[in-house]
Amino acid sequence: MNITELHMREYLNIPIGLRPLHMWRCYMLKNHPGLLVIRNPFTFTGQRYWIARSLRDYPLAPNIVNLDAKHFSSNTVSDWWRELHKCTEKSIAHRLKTSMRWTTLGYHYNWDTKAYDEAMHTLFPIDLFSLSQYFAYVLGFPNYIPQAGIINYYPIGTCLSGHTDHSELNHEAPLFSYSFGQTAIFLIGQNTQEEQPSALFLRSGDVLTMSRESRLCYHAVPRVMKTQKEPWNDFLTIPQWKSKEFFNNSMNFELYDQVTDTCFWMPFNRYIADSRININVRQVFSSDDCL
Ligand SMILES: O=C(O)CCC(=O)C(=O)O
Ligand SMILES: [Fe+2]
Repeated sequence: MNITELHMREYLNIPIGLRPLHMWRCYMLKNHPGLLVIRNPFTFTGQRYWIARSLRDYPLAPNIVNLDAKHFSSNTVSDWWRELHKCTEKSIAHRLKTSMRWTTLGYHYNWDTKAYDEAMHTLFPIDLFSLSQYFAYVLGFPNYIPQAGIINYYPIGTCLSGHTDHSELNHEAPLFSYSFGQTAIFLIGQNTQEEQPSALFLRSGDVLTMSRESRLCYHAVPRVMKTQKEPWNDFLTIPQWKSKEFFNNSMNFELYDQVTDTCFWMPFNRYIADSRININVRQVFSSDDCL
């Protein structure tokens, strides 16, 4: 461990499940200043942890999901993952699995008004808060406050059309995007729809940051496709960093241990074998308004 890491450990709640900083590969795109990609800084246990959190825990009420009471039982709306695994009828299970498309956390984005509703606020998960603050710190945004999250669920073959994320009142703060599972083709353009976008693959574990000039650029996910590698099952080749010895009270240690158990992991493995999960984190308000 170098002095910088040692220094940071004293101030930050460092998330477990990440490879050491000196192993990270971080890229900037020539034509897209402010767009940063860190290629999979997660260990296999780290990947499994965030996949399990996104499926089992984050969709739990009072967080908001796209499943509505008109088409689904109240049990499904409040605990989708449990209901999916209670389901024995194949076609119903398939419908349940593929119907889940998003969960919102913290300040909830209202898809009808396209605004954040200050009255609609639930606790932002402390582990995701800590993870995002760590990435922000490392990338030079020490005052970043994660306030809103969208978990996007993409069964293979689904897509997300071109858009900008401009509803946050704070456009200075970066947006963090964590990808897990199957591979996405990600298109990133400029501030208007006129310019030709660039395409990149987002694979499991990749962290994308839209900051500064790229914060308000158009982007889309035209395709989610089968990955050739499954880093969440790659326990032989990815070196594990024994970071658990460092105290981090923001993560669920029980889950972190459970995900390495084959039996426990099986339902998560089945889901992620043909789906992608994207965790999107934003700061909505200016840091001064929050203090
Ligand atoms: O799935 C992705 O990589 C992008 C998601 C996204 O753009 C959004 O949630 O606004
Ligand atoms: Fe977006």
